[in-house]
Amino acid sequence: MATAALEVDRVRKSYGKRRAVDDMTFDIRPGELFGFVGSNGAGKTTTMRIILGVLTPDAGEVRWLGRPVDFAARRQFGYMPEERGLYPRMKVAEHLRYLGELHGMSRAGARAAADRWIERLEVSSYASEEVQNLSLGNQQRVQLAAALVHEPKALVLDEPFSGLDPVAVDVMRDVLAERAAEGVPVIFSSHQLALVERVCHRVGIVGGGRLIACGTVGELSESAERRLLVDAPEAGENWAAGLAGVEVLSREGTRTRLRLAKGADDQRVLRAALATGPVSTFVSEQPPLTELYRDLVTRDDAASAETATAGAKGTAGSESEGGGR
Ligand SMILES: Nc1ncnc2c1ncn2[C@@H]1O[C@H](COP(=O)(O)OP(=O)(O)OP(=O)(O)O)[C@@H](O)[C@H]1O
Repeated sequence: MATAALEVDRVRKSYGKRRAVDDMTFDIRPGELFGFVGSNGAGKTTTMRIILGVLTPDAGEVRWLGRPVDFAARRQFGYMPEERGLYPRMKVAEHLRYLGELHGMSRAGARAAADRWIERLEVSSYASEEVQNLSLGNQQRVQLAAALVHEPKALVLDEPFSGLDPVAVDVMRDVLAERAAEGVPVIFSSHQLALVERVCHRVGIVGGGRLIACGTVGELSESAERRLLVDAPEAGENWAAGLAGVEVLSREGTRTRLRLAKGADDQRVLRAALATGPVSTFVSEQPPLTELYRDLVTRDDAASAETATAGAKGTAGSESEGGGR
């Protein structure tokens, strides 16, 4: 099993009475691109801020290479905050050099690194411009350069892809993949699930401040309802209707996509298809991350609602018992 580089261990954080992060536990391995996804307000930014030490957790711990993260470790991280954080009046190249030196680089080293990232992120024509004069997408490229300029050992990026044009998305993706290939663990949050599915090794899904699922897309799909693609050229429109636990998702020509509830028998589906004539395709399909995400989040919401109802009943029961005494 790969050793973890960055570990988030039972981290908890509340803002007043609101529990933003609850028992959050996951790890990121060297050279791994880890996608951090979840609905608005799920707790991603809070978790990332805790990793960076911008926020202190109420409980739990973040470890880097097996030790609690301290200031020296955090200096080795590259961070792209959600609210971004560049000085608008500073010039791009000057800004990046300044950040490099702030992280302990020599003047010459910071200059060389700034130049290198300006070129790599294709913002050379803005190097002498004030940050505030750049478009938002170009400011974001500079923001990534700012996270990278000191050659960080880990990258924590809050929605780095939001608002980028397709070419900038490709540049960002390539840079992150390159860093990961160099052994750097990379965690980034995103709502662009198709992109996350394409680029990430593993995905963590956050709901209500907790990690509700984590793994490769293949692993996540193991807990999901199975999908089948069946091509039965002589079958009528409704050949699969009425099969227990089977839902017809779509029909395109002679191909039918089916979703099987847990425990539904795929051999019965095959027999039903064969009863119509030849079957040229009968394969399991991995659902896209977007669907896995919906299934997992919906299931988690339902489970939370059930727990809350049970809790409320328990409380009501004990209150009435108390009242009767
Ligand atoms: N400074 C704050 N004060 C009070 N509540 C906060 C604060 N920051 C975040 N919260 C709350 O904590 C919860 C988690 O927010 P967080 O920003 O971590 O979610 P997120 O997953 O990053 O959401 P998004 O995808 O919208 O960026 C939300 O309910 C949010 O309203």
